[in-house]
Amino acid sequence: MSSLANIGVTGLAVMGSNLARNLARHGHTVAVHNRSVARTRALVEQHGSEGVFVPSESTAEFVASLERPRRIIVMVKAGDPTDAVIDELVPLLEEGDIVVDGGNAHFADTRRRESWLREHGLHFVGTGISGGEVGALEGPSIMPGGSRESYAALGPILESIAAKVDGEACCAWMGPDGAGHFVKMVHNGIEYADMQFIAEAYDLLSAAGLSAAEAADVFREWNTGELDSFLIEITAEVLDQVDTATARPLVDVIVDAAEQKGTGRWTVQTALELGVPVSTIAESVFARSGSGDTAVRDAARGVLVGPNRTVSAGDRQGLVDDVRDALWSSKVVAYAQGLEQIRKASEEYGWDVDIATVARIWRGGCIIRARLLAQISDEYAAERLATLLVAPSIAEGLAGRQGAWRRVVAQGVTSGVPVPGFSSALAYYDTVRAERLPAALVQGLRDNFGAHTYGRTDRAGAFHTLWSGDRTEVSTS
Ligand SMILES: NC(=O)C1=CN([C@@H]2O[C@H](COP(=O)(O)OP(=O)(O)OC[C@H]3O[C@@H](n4cnc5c(N)ncnc54)[C@H](OP(=O)(O)O)[C@@H]3O)[C@@H](O)[C@H]2O)C=CC1
Ligand SMILES: O=C(CO)[C@H](O)[C@H](O)COP(=O)(O)O
Repeated sequence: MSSLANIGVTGLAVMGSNLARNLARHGHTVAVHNRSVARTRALVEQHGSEGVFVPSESTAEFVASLERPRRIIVMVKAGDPTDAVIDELVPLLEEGDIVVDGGNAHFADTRRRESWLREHGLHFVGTGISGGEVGALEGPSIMPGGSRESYAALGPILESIAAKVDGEACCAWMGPDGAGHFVKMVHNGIEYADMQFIAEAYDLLSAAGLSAAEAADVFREWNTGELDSFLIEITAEVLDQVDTATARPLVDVIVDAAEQKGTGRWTVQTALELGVPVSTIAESVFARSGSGDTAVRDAARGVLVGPNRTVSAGDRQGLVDDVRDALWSSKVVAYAQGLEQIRKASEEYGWDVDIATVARIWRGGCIIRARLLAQISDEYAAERLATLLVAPSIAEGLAGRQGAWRRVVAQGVTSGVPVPGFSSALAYYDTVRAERLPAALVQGLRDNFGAHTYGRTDRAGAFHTLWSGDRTEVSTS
C-alpha cells in the first residue's frame, strides 16, 4: 500500500459513496469499504479520478489502511446493520480510534454504543448528516456528537466537507454521546412540519383555483423573499413537473399517501417523554399516517358531508399573501417547538447544546436550510430565550402576520380544506400568549374524580376539595 488514508468510509450506498467523494475532492486520502464489494469497485471505477481512494475488500484490510488514530465513518442502514458493522470493527481497532456513525440512528442507540465503545477506549461519534444525496457530495450540514476530544481530531475534516454559509462551515460539535443524533432527529421533525405547511399552502391555493403551474410560480416568487429556503425552491420544481405519460402535472398523478421512515415519529415520541409540546411536528406525522389510512379514507369519502373545498379567490393576490404569512408564522412555531425540544433534552442529558449554533449549522447544506435560520441563530446568540417566539424580531414578525394567519386557518375550516399544521401552530401561539388557560378546569376535574389536588393562584401548596363530602377545601401539603 502506497499511503495510509486519513479517513475511511464503510457503507458505500448513495450517502456513503458521495461523502467519500466529497472527502476525496477536498484532498483527503479516503479508505473505502462496503459489505458487498461491487459498490466499492463501482465507486473507484466511476469516480477514482476525483481524488485518492484506498479501496478494501475486507474489514480487516480497511482498518489496516487507515492512519492512527483511525477515523472511520459508518454510513449503513440504521439499526441492526449499524450494530453489525460496529461489532466487526471494534476488535480490529486500537485505543483512541474514532468510529463515526453518520446514519439516522436513534439517539438512545447512540448513547448505548458510545458507552460501549468508551469501555474499549474508543470514541464513538453519533453524527447527524443532512442534505441527501446532493448534499453529501457538495456539502451537507453535519451535526457530530461524542467526546470533545474526538472532535479535535475529526472536526477539521468534517468542517472541510460541510456546506459553507458566509464562509462558515455548517458543522459544529453538538455535545456528548447522543447530542448529534438528537439534533438531527429534531431537524427531521422540523422537516416534516415544514413540508406539511407547504402542502397545506398548496392545497389552499389549489382550492382557490390555481393550477399546479400557477402555484409553482407563487412558490418561486416566495423563494425570493422571507420564505427563501430549499424546500420552497424544490416545491416549485415538483409543482412544475409534467408527467410524460399523461401530460398532467406530476403532483396530480402521485398517490396521495405520504410515507415516512421514522425520524419524525421518534421526534414526537421523545417529545412526549420530555413533556415538550411539539404539536406542529406531531400533526405532520399524523397527517402522513392519516393520508395512508386508505381503509378509513375509503369508508369516509362520499359519506361524511361538508363544504366542497372551494376557497374564494376574489382577491387572489390577497389570498396568496395571506397564505405566505401563515406559512412563515407556522414555520417559526415549528422551529420554536423543535429548538425547545433540543433545549429540554440538553438539560435532561447534560449535553449543553448551544441552540444558536444549531440554527447556524442548519443555514446551509441541510433539507431545512432557510433564510430564516440566520435570524433565528442571531436571536438565540443575543439572549437566552425562553422561546423563540418572544425574540424581538420574531415576535414583531408574528404580530404583523397573525391577522393573515387567522384568516387562512378560518378559510381552511369554512371551506373544508384540512389545515392541521397551520391551525396547530396558531393554537400553540394563542396558548403560550394566553393570560389564563382552561387548564385550571382540567385540574378541578382531576381533583374531583381522583383527588389529584390543585395549586391556587393566591397561595402556595397543594389543595383538595372534599367533593363527596361538604365541599370544603383542605390543604394537602
Ligand atoms: N438517503 C438519504 O437521503 C439520507 C440517508 N441518511 C442515512 O444514511 C445512512 C445510509 O443511507 P443510504 O446511503 O441511503 O443507504 P441505505 O440506508 O440504503 O443503506 C445501504 C448501505 O447499508 C449497507 N448495509 C446494510 N445492511 C448491512 C449489514 N448488515 N452490514 C453491513 N452493511 C450493511 C449496505 O451494504 P450492501 O451494499 O452490502 O447492501 C449499503 O452500503 C442511513 O442510516 C440513512 O438513514 C441520512 C441522511 C439522508
Ligand atoms: O434524513 C433525511 C434528511 O435530512 C431524510 O431526507 C429523511 O430521512 C427523510 O425522512 P422520511 O423518509 O421519513 O420523510
